[in-house]
Amino acid sequence: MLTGTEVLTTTQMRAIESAAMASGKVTGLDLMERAGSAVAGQIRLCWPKPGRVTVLCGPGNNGGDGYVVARLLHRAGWRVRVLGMDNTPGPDAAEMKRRWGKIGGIGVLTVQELRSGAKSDVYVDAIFGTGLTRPPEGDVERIIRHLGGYGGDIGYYLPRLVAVDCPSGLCLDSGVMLGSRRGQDSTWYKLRASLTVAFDSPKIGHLLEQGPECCGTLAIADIGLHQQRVSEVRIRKDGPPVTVVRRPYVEAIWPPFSVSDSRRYSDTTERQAAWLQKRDASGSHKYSHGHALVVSGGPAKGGAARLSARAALRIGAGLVTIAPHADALAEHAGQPDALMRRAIDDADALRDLLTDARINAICIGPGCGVDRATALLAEALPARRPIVLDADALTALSRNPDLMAALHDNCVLTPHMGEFARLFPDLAERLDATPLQGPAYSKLDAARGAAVRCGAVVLLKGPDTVIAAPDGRARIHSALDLPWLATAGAGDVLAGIITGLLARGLPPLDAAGLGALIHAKAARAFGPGLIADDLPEMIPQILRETA
Ligand SMILES: NC(=O)C1=CN([C@@H]2O[C@H](COP(=O)(O)OP(=O)(O)OC[C@H]3O[C@@H](n4cnc5c(N)ncnc54)[C@H](O)[C@@H]3O)[C@@H](O)[C@H]2O)[C@@H](O)CC1
Ligand SMILES: Nc1ncnc2c1ncn2[C@@H]1O[C@H](COP(=O)(O)OP(=O)(O)O)[C@@H](O)[C@H]1O
Ligand SMILES: [K+]
Repeated sequence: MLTGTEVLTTTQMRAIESAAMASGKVTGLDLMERAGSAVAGQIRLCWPKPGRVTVLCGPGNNGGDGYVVARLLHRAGWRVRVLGMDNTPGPDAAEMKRRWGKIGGIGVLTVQELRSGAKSDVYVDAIFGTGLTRPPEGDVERIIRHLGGYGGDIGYYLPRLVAVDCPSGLCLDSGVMLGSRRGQDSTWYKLRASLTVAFDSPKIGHLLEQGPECCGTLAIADIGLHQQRVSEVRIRKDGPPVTVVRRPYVEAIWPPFSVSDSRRYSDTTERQAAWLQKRDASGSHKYSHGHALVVSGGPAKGGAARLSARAALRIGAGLVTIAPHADALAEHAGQPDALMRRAIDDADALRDLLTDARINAICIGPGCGVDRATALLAEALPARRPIVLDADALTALSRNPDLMAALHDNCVLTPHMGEFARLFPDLAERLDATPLQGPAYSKLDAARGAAVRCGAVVLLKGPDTVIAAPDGRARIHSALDLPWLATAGAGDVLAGIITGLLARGLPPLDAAGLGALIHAKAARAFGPGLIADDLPEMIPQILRETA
């Protein structure tokens, strides 16, 4: 199964295209023909019987793709209507517009024009793509609202909307509709395509925030830019040199899209999942699979840490010790018997325990209590062992700059957005501002900013989970098909899975990425009705399926 692939920013995509053209191996016109042909091909795959189609063409190259789609669908027997703008586009789009002009007319791109005449079976949105820099306005805004269902119906049924590269108005660097407020019910407009065909690679905005919902089914079409991806390329055209910056690398985990050439894509996370199966049989003993320590709290607070501990055991840590306050030790006497118990009352007791060098991963936060987390983190962080900080440990961090300063690159922080805002209020505020310009500040930017600032891996939770390392590498895991994962204790299980993977020797970014994947797979396999206790019990099935 394909589970990992490179995600690009719009700047990187443009640079790759420019490098391809500068190499002389391909022209802009070739690329546009391939892009339009990929969209027309997907439309014909989805709706094999030719019908009526309206193609809406914007002022730039996205519109150029639209004119190609119009020509190719016409050739395939579709009845094509084109609405376009009265502007002079760049040379490639102008040529495609001219070629269409030999076949059919171009109506004006207004709602009135769109509403007039026969209804179409398919509408193609080729208004804006990666070139969007500001919120749509005027006629174009009205048409986008209209397509989004906020400006009156187009017909008796919802149109089948196919987006070229992205639904227009979506910022492909962030996944927000420019001009609409994040986190609000954006009735400003919400264009929902049934199919989006994008080129070469997914962009950040396809996977984050409103992107997945607005794009519908996402198909990534190969347009022959493969050779430009193997290394960094420097080109000099008329202006200053352009560097195709593909590092640091951003990878999508379990991408919710199809690709036309799967051989090109890496699948780091899936390979790691397979690695989990292959315990080294020769000389393997429990300590070779690590010893995870899950710190727990006082009386009546043990459930969260027990979820973490159970998950760490299930993911294959050789040993797991739960460490509550002595007053709560008796509460942990039940199942699972495989779990070891050891009371820790204070930092001195933790120091004692950590003299055992075989303890190679720590989880602190779930059900711990903020004061206890504060005291124990002060002891645990300088030891520089791999450590997951969740829940109360994150609150402790947000209140203690000294603890923040003691974080290191073996730490994984797993905040949800509320915890993130307490830890990094300025970054959260930036994220909360209404984006009026593209490229808009993204969740990826925020997670990266946080990782760089604190020197640790930051996993920002949500339906779109972003994981960033201090060196800039990042992973995106979109799981918009799993609303039932938003259940009490699911985060504690995730913290436990990551801790178990750290104990088994994965580096922090990989442990967080693979943890997010297995967590989501477990929730998907169980289905609705899931409670957090079910998640660890699904892990064996996921491991079997991954073999
Ligand atoms: N560059 C290339 O070689 C290729 C580009 N392709 C297509 O080209 C698209 C990018 O084309 P462009 O860079 O021309 O940009 P777009 O076609 O996305 O946008 C057109 C122009 O509209 C202007 N604009 C931005 N926001 C606006 C707003 N709110 N209101 C009014 N005007 C606005 C900008 O000046 C922009 O250049 C991609 O999304 C893809 O569809 C494909 O044909 C593949 C090859
Ligand atoms: N709508 C959603 N769809 C899919 N996953 C979600 C959604 N909302 C939250 N999640 C995931 O569920 C988990 C919830 O974690 P968290 O917010 O810490 O809850 P808790 O503290 O109750 O354990 C995280 O892994 C998060 O990524
Ligand atoms: K578009």
